[in-house]
Amino acid sequence: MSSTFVILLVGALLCVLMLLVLVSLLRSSIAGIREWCAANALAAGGLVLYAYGRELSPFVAYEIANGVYAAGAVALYAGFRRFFGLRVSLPVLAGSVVAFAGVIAFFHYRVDSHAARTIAVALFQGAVCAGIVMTIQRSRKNWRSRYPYYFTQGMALAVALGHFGRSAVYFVHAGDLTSLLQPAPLNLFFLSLGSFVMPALTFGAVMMVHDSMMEKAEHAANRDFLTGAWSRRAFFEIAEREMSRSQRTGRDLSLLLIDVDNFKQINDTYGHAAGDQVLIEVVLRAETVSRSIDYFSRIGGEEFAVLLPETSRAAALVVAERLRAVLERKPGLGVAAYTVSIGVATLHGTESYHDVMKRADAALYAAKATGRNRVVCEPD
Ligand SMILES: Nc1nc2c(ncn2[C@@H]2O[C@H](COP(=O)(O)OP(=O)(O)OP(=O)(O)O)[C@@H](O)[C@H]2O)c(=O)[nH]1
Repeated sequence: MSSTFVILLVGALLCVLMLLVLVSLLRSSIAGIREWCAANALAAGGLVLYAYGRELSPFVAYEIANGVYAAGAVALYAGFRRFFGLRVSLPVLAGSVVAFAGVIAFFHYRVDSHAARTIAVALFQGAVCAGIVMTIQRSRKNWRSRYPYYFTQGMALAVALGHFGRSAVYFVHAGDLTSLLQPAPLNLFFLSLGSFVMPALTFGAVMMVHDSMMEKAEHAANRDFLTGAWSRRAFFEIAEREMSRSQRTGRDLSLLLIDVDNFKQINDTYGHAAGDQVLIEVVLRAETVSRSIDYFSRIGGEEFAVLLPETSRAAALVVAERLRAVLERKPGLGVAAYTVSIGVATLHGTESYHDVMKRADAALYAAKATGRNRVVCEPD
């Protein structure tokens, strides 16, 4: 059994293995996985056809094998685009595969040139890998952690350079080189590169999917389902951490409790869905005047808490007044008007957050009792 045959079959088996891994991730419904499954199935088929090339008819060995493997590469690229929410044009991608197969057929039937076919394959595969590198780079702002993205991008870049280098070598030494299926050292290197690129890039894709699933799980655990603000559970964890930091560093920490006024009436007048919309809007509007280090949380039905690190009592009062003003929605045609009341408290010494919470709650109660749509600070 020749080493080239073994390399191609091992490559095909790795593609099948990666396909099985991807199938297990299908139910995560993350975009791109279906395309990556198709890519690995096609690549496995293409590699098997390459491996048995000598026993097959020239048409199957050249046009079909290269066409199938090229379709796999294109499906891999489409998977990366879908994963990052980019548009995929099927006619363009399918057209590129057909055009590529046409080029192979030209350099097979019209001008029979092994070197030209090799250059065409290397340029096509190199371009697909370069496309993957650029797709990942373009979506940089959507990266969560860096490793899976650098890994995949690095792999794709190395393979793209390998393919472009290979086409350059064939271009310069067209007459001296033998078929890729001959066991010459350079051929074996390029053959391994070509055979293992699909499983390697799929491995990177699986890491990216894993990263995305972790992000989704963290979001579901830490964020309020309706408004996207910090959840009550996450808020108390953050509060505990920020309180010990403040007690350690001696820096101020303030807390605001915000309650939408007469919310029951909003629900009763406009309906529950409109009430939900008000809650969503409160968070969106509050974000426009909050700092990135503030923690805005929905701790109950229509009750919100904001933790303000490094903020004194006086500064917290200013923030609270700014929030109250931005959260006041005047009556409009068919839209729910609303206002909020805010209680302010600041951490003293080594007290627990229950104590600060109690004081902020008392201040909020006072704001409600004295007419609503106002800010009340805990007594000095
Ligand atoms: N639409 C909607 N309503 C909610 C949600 N959670 C709680 N509520 C409603 O919020 C209302 C809170 O009413 P109350 O506690 O009486 O308070 P309020 O009407 O805002 O009165 P004050 O706080 O005294 O100004 C109740 O009618 C709850 O059913 C929610 O997620 N969505």
